[in-house]
Amino acid sequence: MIYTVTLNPAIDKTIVLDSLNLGHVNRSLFSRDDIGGKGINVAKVIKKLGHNVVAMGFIGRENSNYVYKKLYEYGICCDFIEVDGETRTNIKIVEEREGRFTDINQLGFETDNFDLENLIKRIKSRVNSNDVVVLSGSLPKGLNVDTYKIMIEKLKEIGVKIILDAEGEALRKGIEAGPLLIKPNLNELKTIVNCGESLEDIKKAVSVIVDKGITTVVSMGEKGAILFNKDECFYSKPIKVDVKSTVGAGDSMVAAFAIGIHDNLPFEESFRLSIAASTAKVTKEGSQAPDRNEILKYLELVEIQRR
Ligand SMILES: Nc1ncnc2c1ncn2[C@@H]1O[C@H](COP(=O)(O)OP(=O)(O)OP(=O)(O)O)[C@@H](O)[C@H]1O
Ligand SMILES: O=P(O)(O)OC[C@@]1(O)O[C@H](CO)[C@@H](O)[C@@H]1O
Repeated sequence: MIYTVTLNPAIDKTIVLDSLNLGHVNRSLFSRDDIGGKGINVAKVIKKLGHNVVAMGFIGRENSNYVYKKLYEYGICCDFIEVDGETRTNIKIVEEREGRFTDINQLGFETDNFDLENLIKRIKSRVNSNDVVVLSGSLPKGLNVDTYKIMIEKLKEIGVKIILDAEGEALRKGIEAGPLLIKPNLNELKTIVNCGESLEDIKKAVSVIVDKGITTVVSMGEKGAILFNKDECFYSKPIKVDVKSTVGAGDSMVAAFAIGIHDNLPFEESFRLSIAASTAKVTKEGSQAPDRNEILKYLELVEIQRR
């Protein structure tokens, strides 16, 4: 089974404008709401690809019914710990004229170590050594930066395979506990290592992480993505598509790796699926997940170069 853990989920409100006029009243062309948060987005794509997944983490009690309803529509099984307050709403602004995407992510509810202990117990009671657990997204208020590190250490006692998608100190500390794979985008990578933008610079910057045995996938938006592990390095350039929203593109990649690790696929194959999934994602409005057919359509167009 694949489990996703979202400590700070979100309702993504996408507002599409011609262009944003700062300091003035702006009128939207249209808007949409999607259930999101990184782990939940990963779960959506895993489900669309026909795999079973359980979405776990925290959820704000005040608007939990909305979140459960949306997850139910995706057919996703979930097991969240409810906490006081509401699940945050994140604003995603799409400016059609410029093709520019701006995110305003709120802090969200507050939680504490007691809730975290409960969540870890809940996850440990469900998982076994064949399972993959995806830990992703920001930490809610009240949790320490070593939260992912603690979670990884405890879950590794069971032998679970762990993917971590985070940034800053939470990522740096998490890496110390040795997840199997991380997927920072270039900006997220720069929050933990000094790094330029060429493939050689990135390779040098991630070598300390890769040497620990952690497969590192760096996504670079419209510049494609690169995968490093101890034995291999693959690069894929992006596929040209009409981009509607980039929100959740990285999460779609993570979904493909979760499936690949769960099914013991070679990393090259998982990487190919991750590029197809993220390409299909960016053609969709908001943070809605692409359908399986849309993902498979791009699979044959992915060009992987061995570096
Ligand atoms: N403009 C684009 N055109 C084509 N493909 C894109 C574009 N932007 C992103 N992608 C695809 O999505 C992948 C992930 O993109 P990106 O690096 O922006 O992820 P991310 O910042 O982690 O996303 P998120 O955090 O919203 O899930 C890229 O490697 C690429 O395959
Ligand atoms: O604030 P975080 O947790 O870093 O990111 C949250 C978020 O931007 O990530 C997803 C896209 O990856 C969105 O669904 C969501 O709004």
